[in-house]
Amino acid sequence: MTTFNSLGLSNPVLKALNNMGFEETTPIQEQTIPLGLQGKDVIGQAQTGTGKTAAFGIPMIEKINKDIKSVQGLVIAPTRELAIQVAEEVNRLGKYKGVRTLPIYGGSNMERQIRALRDNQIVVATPGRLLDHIRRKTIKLENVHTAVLDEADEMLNMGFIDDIRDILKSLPEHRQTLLFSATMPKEIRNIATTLMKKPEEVKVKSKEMTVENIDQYYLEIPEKHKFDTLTRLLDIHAPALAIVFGRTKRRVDEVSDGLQARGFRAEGIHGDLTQGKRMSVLNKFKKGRIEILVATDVAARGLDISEVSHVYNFDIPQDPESYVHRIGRTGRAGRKGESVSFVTSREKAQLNLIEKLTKKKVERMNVPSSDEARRGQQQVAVEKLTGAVGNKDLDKYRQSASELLEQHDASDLVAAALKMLTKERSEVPVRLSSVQPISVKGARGGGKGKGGNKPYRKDGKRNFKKHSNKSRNFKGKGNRGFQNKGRNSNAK
Ligand SMILES: Nc1ncnc2c1ncn2[C@@H]1O[C@H](COP(=O)(O)OP(=O)(O)OP(=O)(O)O)[C@@H](O)[C@H]1O
Ligand SMILES: [Mg+2]
Repeated sequence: MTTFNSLGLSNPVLKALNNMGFEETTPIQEQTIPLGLQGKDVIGQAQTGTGKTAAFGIPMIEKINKDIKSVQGLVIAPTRELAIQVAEEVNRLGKYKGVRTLPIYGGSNMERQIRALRDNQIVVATPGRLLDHIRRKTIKLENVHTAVLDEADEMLNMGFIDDIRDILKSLPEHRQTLLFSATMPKEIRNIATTLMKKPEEVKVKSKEMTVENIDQYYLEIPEKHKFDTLTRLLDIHAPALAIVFGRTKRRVDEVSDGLQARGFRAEGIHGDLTQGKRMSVLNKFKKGRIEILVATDVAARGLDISEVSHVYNFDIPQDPESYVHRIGRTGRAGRKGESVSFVTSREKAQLNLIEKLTKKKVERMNVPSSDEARRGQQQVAVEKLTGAVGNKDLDKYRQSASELLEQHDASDLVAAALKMLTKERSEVPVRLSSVQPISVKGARGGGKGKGGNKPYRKDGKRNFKKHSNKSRNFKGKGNRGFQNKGRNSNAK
């Protein structure tokens, strides 16, 4: 294992790393930090949650000249939330050197950004907003010596590639370009190399593309049973924090509304929400005020929330790469995680494609019964009760306890206490609008024959009633099936 000390880093950066609790390098850091410091162009590929941010952030900070008050390092990231998160991590790394990092993204005040741009040496930007600044000439890029594309394959994909070319054209020719992602399809890698100078390719050796510490399951399930099955799984797993991925914005709205109607603390996040709303939902999730984030792929990449113990693919993703990123929201920095993907019978081929990409078999899981779900709910109550047994404040209840025990059978009393502590699930019926199953890219004869790709009935509107005021209290986080207790400690 390599320590950061042995990489020849400056004292202010070492102090920052020490403060952040980083002791040893991760493999991608060990291999790419020296290349970054030497000024080489790098394509770095390593699994989700293995510290790619610091892998590019550290050499970037080391190369900043503090006395120059203009932008010298530029990171481009696909979503606003990720730009903010990366800027926070780079700010932490640059704290003692006095390097300042600014996130710039659409939906925030332009004038304020322009003022802030004057004294930040590193900018982390989404492509659209950065291009706005470039076109309005409100950002000076002539001193940029290092450019990073985080989630590089996404940035070089259809949706972003033209913007990225335009941005790179406006940077000094003589610069270092670094590309990072957990996935890097060959065709994208080829595009990438045209934008770089003799890049070093670092691919951390590992058998599988996904991290080992995520237990991956799938269940085969008809569309119409997905929602009830999801709530059962949530009852059984009692996740600390969970992300549920849906395919479309409407789907996300419907699933999050449905979960709320059943008494779960859930909210949705997708690209149609205002920036303010997106931020507030994400912040509530980070603080545990909501425990289930329902999301489109807007939350699939890069987000680092260590307490996420479970990821559910309510809809299997269209791109196998997206699967890698989605499930990678759990099991970060060595923690344990679990993922469950819902697959309709027509989507089995998609699952095969995913397994082929990740070189990892996804284990089949049985659809849980309502009985198992009930036991799951009770288990939360059992944990609450047994957790309270050691409580010092019990003395003032002892008198009542012994009186009760004189009148009732002990097991009746415990059963009654458990019943009261168990938040029984409201049975509000929830029906979702139908969706089209994923069509497998490149599958031979796709759509051929009977109903190959026929869309399900499309009936539009959201359709469920809210009439229960029973709500579920998630305080007693069971965290069963998730052994890592030290969720707040940094893994090595
Ligand atoms: N050397 C280290 N020691 C301990 N923790 C680390 C180390 N490097 C990074 N971390 C922490 O690990 C977590 C994951 O890091 P990061 O977000 O950079 O992962 P990533 O590789 O970019 O993942 P993704 O592919 O999902 O974007 C962060 O909380 C980060 O602070
Ligand atoms: Mg990342």
